[in-house]
Amino acid sequence: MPAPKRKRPHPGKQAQQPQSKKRKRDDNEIPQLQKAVEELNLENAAYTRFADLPLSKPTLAGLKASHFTTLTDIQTRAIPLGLSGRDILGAAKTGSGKTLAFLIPVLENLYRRHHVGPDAGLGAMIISPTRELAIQIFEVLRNIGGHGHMFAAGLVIGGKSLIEEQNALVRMNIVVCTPGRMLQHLSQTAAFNVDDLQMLVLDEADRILDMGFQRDVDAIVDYLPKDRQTMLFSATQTKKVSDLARLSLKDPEYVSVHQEATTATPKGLQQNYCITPLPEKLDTLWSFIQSAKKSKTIVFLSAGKQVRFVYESFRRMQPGVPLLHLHGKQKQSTRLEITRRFSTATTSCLFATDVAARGLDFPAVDWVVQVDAPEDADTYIHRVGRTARYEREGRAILFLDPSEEEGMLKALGAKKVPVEKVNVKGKKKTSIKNALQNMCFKDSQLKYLGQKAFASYARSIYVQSDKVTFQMDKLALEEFADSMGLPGAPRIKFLKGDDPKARKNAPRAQLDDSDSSEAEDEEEEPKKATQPKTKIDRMFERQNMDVLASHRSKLLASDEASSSSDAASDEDDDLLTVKQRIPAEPAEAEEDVRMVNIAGVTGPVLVDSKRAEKRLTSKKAMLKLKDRGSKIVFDDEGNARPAYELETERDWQEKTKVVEARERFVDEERERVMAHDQLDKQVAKDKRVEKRIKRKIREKEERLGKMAGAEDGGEGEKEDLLQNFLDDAEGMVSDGSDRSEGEGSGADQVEEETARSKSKKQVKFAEQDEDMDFEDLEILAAGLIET
Ligand SMILES: Nc1ncnc2c1ncn2[C@@H]1O[C@H](COP(=O)(O)OP(=O)(O)OP(=O)(O)O)[C@@H](O)[C@H]1O
Repeated sequence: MPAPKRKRPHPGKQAQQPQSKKRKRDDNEIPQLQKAVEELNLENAAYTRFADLPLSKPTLAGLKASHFTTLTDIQTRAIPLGLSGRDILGAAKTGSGKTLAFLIPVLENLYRRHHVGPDAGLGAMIISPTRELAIQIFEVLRNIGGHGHMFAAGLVIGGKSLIEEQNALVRMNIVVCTPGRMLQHLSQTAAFNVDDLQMLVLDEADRILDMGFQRDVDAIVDYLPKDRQTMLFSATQTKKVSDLARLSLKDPEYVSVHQEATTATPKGLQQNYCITPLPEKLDTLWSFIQSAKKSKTIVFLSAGKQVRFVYESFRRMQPGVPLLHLHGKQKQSTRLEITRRFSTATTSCLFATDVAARGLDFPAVDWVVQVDAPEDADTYIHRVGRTARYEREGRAILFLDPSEEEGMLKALGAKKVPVEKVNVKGKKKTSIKNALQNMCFKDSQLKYLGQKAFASYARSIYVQSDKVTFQMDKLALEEFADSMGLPGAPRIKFLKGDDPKARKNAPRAQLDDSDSSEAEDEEEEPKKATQPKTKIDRMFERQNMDVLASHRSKLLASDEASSSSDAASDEDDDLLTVKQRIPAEPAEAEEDVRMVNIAGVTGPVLVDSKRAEKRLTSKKAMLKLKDRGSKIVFDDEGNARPAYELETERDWQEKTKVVEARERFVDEERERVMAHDQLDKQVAKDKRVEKRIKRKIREKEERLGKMAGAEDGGEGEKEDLLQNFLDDAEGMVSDGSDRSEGEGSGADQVEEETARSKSKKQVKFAEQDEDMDFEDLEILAAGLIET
């Protein structure tokens, strides 16, 4: 055990009178406590009352306020060891008081070591697998630690802003957390220092150490000092040497108070199972709820979608008992509200996933119903442990499909779980199939949810490692879908290597919030992007985003058969995903040569061995066969050209005389500019002439109009004027062309030209005075530039 550390008091606190008084009191109390702890009898601990233990006054006050006076078995054994600083592997039945068995040593050891106040830093870290359990542990900590202790304790489970948590975390002495969020802080919160951590506690240790949390927990432990006290607690404790090595436990004390017990489950728990074929499960559940309207019941199902479907459909059928539902994809605030409501309820039925299986201490639960069999005996023990807690009585019933009976009973027997068979009274069983069919028919959302629930259930069976108990092919899935009110069994595909635990524990940020987005664990057979969408595809895409009804499969099959002879029929009955669809091989080929399409590149592949056959299903392997493409570059006009076509500057300089090339370039450019200049001038002149003609016509029309108004005007004069105008216009046109022709013919010509141009400019100015508009100005400007 590390020597107790004396911390310097926080400067701010020294000034406060009550604080210094308290410090004085602690200084007197602590040496006495320390001495008493050292004298504890660890071998034959027989402490029955908390008052018999060397506990500080604030802790005793907290225990008294919560009405805890006598110790439970696990507390009797574990608390003295914990107070003495020993590493502990604590195992005791569900509901036997393990929480206090680690919280009391946490409070006391930090207290005796003066590990208190913002300067002391983090002294104890308590890790829980779920947020709900972390909150519950924190509540107990507050209840017993809130009567005179000065520790800063907090919860770090996510759901709050990271910055808010960061600010609080750096001042905490005790933290209760979930693994993912703690790791995030350890890696991101610069001011968070765990160098002085004294104690690490893993509640539900076997769960935290299993593969779902493995990476996070190992990374957390890497941050922590090796010289610390570590305590592991669970009803199904791990003793795996590898797990203990991961945590660098030092000579741990294995405290298993119920090791000698004949059963692994609480004494007051009556456990039964009944054979209920999968298609009858919902009928049996409905009938059960009807007969237990006055009870408080937890119903376990295997997946969140199932929980939602059963909750939504049963709710609509008004069972006469308040229904609640809890699963991991709900918002944190919703989960908290539901746990609060179920805790305070006297009669209620909570549909839940295994998120509620461990540690949660709902008061006075009468029944635990397992509609879907648990993944293993340990999960069974934790689920049924939600009832019959701390000397209370409770009942549990497990529904088993005939195919599950043998395997499950064997697994439970091996873990000392006594479970007795009962029969469901046929007379009392009500069929709800028609009601569900009706609801699904009227409500497409419910039907869709049902399809997802079906897929989730099928997936939960598929991913089980216990293949003796869970045999997909023995389950009447088609009839099950029927019993859910669905029009046929949705067709599902599963991905290989899908680890349900890893997904279950994945940080929420990485998961799609499936409740809102309807993203789901199940993977639909990906439709090839290159395939054109059929009418049937589009029809189903509208409602059933990624669950394929069987009649759609049939339609698709016929559709594909008619459009292409190479339909991959193997995909229809195979549960494993084949990533590459391989068209049928050419009949005339002697060897097995297949056309493979990889990212748009089609090519033949020789299939001459099993390995080659297998390779065809591996995208990675097929990448090797893919055309690697050739490098192209873009020229100044943006045309793609092979890279070798474009020479580098250096190549070009070497083969070209730079000065000559520059002069040549200048000449070429000059000629080009002059040619363009000519063109521009001509365009400007044409415009100007055109403009002028128009204006002259207008003016002359006006004059003709006036003349027509006078009695002496006549057609002859109009024509004269028109003729004048036309001559004038011709003159202007020829004038312009002459000038351009004469350009550059000699110095005299240039002088003459300049003079003419000047006089013309004057004419232009004179004309402008009369009626000049914007276009005229433009033309004039062009004329000025021209000269
Ligand atoms: N010494 C005690 N005296 C009276 N009640 C106690 C005592 N210790 C614990 N309890 C009560 O027993 C119940 C179960 O305790 P706790 O939740 O710690 O059990 P647990 O062993 O951790 O169960 P699980 O394995 O399910 O997590 C709680 O309601 C708690 O208040």
